[in-house]
Amino acid sequence: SRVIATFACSGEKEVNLAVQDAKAAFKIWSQKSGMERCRVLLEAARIIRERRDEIATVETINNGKSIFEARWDVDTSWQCLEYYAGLAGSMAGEHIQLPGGSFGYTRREPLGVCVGIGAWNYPFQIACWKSAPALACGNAMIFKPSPFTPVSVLLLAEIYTEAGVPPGLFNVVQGGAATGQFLCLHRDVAKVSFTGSVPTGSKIMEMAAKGIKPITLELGGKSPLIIFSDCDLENAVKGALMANFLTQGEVCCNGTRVFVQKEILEKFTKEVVKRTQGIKIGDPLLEGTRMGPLINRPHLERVLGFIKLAKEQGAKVLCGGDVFVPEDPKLKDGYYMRPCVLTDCRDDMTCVREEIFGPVMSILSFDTEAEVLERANNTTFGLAAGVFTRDIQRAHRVVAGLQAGMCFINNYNVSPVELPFGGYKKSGFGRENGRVTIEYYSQLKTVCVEMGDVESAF
Ligand SMILES: NC(=O)C1=CN([C@@H]2O[C@H](COP(=O)(O)OP(=O)(O)OC[C@H]3O[C@@H](n4cnc5c(N)ncnc54)[C@H](O)[C@@H]3O)[C@@H](O)[C@H]2O)C=CC1
Ligand SMILES: C[N+](C)(C)CCCC(=O)O
Repeated sequence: SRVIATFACSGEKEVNLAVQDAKAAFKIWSQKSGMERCRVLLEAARIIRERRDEIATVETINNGKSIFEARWDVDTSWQCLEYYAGLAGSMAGEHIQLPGGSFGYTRREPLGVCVGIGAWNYPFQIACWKSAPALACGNAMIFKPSPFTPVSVLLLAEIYTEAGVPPGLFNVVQGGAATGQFLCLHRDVAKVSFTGSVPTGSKIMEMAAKGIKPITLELGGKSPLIIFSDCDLENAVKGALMANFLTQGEVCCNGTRVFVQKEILEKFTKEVVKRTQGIKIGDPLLEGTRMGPLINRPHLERVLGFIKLAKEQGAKVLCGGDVFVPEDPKLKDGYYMRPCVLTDCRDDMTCVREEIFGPVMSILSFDTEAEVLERANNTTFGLAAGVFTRDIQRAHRVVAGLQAGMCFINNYNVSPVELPFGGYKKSGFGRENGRVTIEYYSQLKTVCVEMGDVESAF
């Protein structure tokens, strides 16, 4: 490892300054028409697209994910800006006719200064998924990235400025929990959108409760991926890898509980192991690499600890699960591990119950649809779920029964920005992406207009 940048943590003074600037910028920005905001966001999207490779490189250095994948993140980032740019111009209220020629109308108004707090796994993408709808609705946003990945979001701030947002409209503050707390408790902050762990989410909720502030929480998961024996096996195997090994497995919506119907368990497992062993680990900046190092040493040790415990509890390691030392001597101190496939798992094992947030897939077998649905839902989380089957009735029936906010049929972990994303249960509430997110970054004003005389009770 090497130092790529140093940042000072923003204290209360810096947070106050950022809020002050954001308030001033909000005054200007919120007065603009949707079409005016649309143009600025489109320009920002265009710049991100133009600087795709550069941003992806910074993100790879920032996070450790492969450059191949970081480019996908940049794509879903500019697509998100483009999508909300499109919606900015069409945001509108309703007109409601009342008796006697009177009427009412609604206005969709911004909230004010919003705060975004991000996790370290998708630093640039998270900042875009939060700021694009916030800005499209006419809000300002102060964003605090994770202290493990402070760099790439600064490019976004630069890009928004270049695209023409008023100074201070999108501001970045650096720091950890303390900085986050100053932001959440600030009286002039109208909303907090948070991506991170359940314990921190719960703290954010408490702080927001004090100020009666609306929040969006994107928290963790332990999502089920259900593979029926009538699936297209090749696609199911590819889906299982997509569900577990993107970004070194550090993905909240990963389908880490892979339920496989007994008839195809052996065939499926063999194929999954073969492909997992073929994943190229190493320098994430190299074109051919598909898995880089984990975020830091303590996290690597935590993930390896889960594997050790899984073995003790009776799971079998079919491949990986150990430290990987690349040949390149420059990389020998990196936090690399081999992606792991566990089998002989039971529902009560720690590896099946808790979020590992690393490249560890747990394979479980099942017999019937009713049984697997019950087991799949037996978790406090509810972020995502997946089903592989060729039977369309079954696919929709199972999905309807799954307690998860984001369900995939015959694919996993694709992220079209047109679709709302977010959790059930302890995985959080509120949504990112899609049309509905407008509602999480705006408030509705109702105007009641009297066209006759006041009928008074007095
Ligand atoms: N649902 C989703 O979209 C995602 C969820 N996650 C979850 O996030 C976790 C990993 O991310 P981490 O960064 O380790 O999570 P974390 O909860 O430790 O930190 C997330 C962010 O919150 C900030 N923070 C920490 N304590 C705070 C406090 N008391 N007040 C305000 N802000 C505070 C951190 O500095 C960071 O920016 C995983 O457990 C995963 O489940 C991660 C990515 C996406
Ligand atoms: C892009 N995708 C779907 C793999 C993950 C997005 C959610 C996250 O921030 O973990």
